[in-house]
Amino acid sequence: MFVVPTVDLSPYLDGDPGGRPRTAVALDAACRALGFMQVVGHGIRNRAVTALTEAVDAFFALPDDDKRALVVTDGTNRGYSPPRSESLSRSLGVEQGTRMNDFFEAFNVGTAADGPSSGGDGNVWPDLPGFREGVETWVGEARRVARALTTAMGDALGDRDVFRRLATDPVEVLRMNHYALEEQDLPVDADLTGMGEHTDYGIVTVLWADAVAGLQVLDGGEWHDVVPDDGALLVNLGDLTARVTGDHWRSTLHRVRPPVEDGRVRRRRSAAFFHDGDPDAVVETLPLPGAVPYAATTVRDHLAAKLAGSRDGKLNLDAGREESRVRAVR
Ligand SMILES: O=C(O)CCC(=O)C(=O)O
Ligand SMILES: [Fe+2]
Repeated sequence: MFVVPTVDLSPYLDGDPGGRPRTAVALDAACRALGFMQVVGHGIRNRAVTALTEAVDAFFALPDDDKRALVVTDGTNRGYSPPRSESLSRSLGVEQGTRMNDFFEAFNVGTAADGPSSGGDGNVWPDLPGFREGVETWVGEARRVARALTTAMGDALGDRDVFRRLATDPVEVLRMNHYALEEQDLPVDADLTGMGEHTDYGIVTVLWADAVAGLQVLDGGEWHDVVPDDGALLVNLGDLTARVTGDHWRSTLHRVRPPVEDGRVRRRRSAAFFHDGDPDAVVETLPLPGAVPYAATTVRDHLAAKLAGSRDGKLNLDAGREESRVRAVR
């Protein structure tokens, strides 16, 4: 039976540090088996969730013109992405039909590490009371959870600092996603998807999602629905961790199906916090049991190849392992 493992992170946050070995063992098992988990004991209060969801709802309810005024064109991963302007499957070299088919819209904010070459974080903000505060509070919380996770991941591999060394002043992006189709888009055409299949690009992703179904994870050659347990966050590993571990741990393929239930469109929201590492950090495979080494690369080069695929439609031909897993189930 398909199960998403649950990991209690509290010993790495404000809980009893004596519980760390147990958490590290559970994390190792989850990372080997699936690379996707439900994280409890994260310590994020409901208030922060409410502030995030209110910000997300207010932003995506803005008139189209106001949202499009926040499209960023300098090549950085910031600002508003309108529906059908990205195609995630191209980040791992797989064509989805002949056009950009992902109907999600998104709003991105991030750190200075991958901001514009002129400096700063490159963030743009809508003119909405409370929006920036709500989003920045969430980023602070997600960052705290990501740091605790990478410490625990290091312990699980027997080298506490292995991921922390890659992330002194890291690229970190929060992508708020909104999946909404107009009634006139029904019936849903076969090529249209919420978000195409992909692996995340960085070290680890902290994902808040609402309870509407749509997210699916690939395991054992089949796609499985995943919704967060009540009060849990979803966490998944990204490609940089697969590279560090030589696929001893997995960067899990996932996608979002159109949230259509009983012939009606359901609106769905999520917010993915990507903890991606320092641009100049060199990512090499550790000599772990069974590790199949990847060629060394930098965080910057890896992210650039992935983003050229998803945002600019340039098929990434350097993601052979992820691509072959997708093709195997097509
Ligand atoms: O909407 C979701 O649940 C997943 C989003 C996602 O995979 C991403 O933003 O990378
Ligand atoms: Fe993702």
